[in-house]
Amino acid sequence: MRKSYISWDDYFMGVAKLSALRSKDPKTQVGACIVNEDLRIVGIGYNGMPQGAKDDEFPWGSEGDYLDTKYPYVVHAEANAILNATQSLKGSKIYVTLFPCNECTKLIIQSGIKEIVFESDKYQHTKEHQAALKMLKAAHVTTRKIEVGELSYVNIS
Ligand SMILES: Nc1nc(=O)n([C@H]2C[C@H](O)[C@@H](COP(=O)(O)O)O2)cc1CO
Ligand SMILES: [Zn+2]
Repeated sequence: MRKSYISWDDYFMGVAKLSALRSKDPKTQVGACIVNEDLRIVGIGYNGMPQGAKDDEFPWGSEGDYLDTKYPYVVHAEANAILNATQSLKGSKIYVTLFPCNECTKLIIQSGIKEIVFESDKYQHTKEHQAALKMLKAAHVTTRKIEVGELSYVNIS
């Protein structure tokens, strides 16, 4: 038997990372992969503009007037993964390349997801992160940090 096969964690985070490569955000690409209690993938997403938002009409920048930045428009990876779900998410886990913000945390809790597996928490110093942690604790949603590293088998340019 082959011994070097990848673990479930590496597999699902790998799928999340592969999805992140679809993002057009020049600064932060995020991917998410939701897995049910039978270890089946039931939702995938990455951060992108809402349907119908043409690239030349919506900005990807993060500076200047709020309405001229991506922030009011972009759909977060976790939200897209939840909205793309093929079944109830009760008792599922979400693998996400970046720790969820407070808004996605609400969606995660309300959809019945019980565990968040993440790789980066580069925004852990923010108030949004604090709010997310407070809600997750109240809802008994657990969090776990893993490190998967680069997707060496994908040609990333
Ligand atoms: N968990 C997350 N999922 C996401 O999909 N995002 C998206 C929203 C933006 O497109 C980008 C963050 O942009 P910036 O703040 O690094 O310029 O990542 C952000 C976070 C952070 O909480
Ligand atoms: Zn979010």
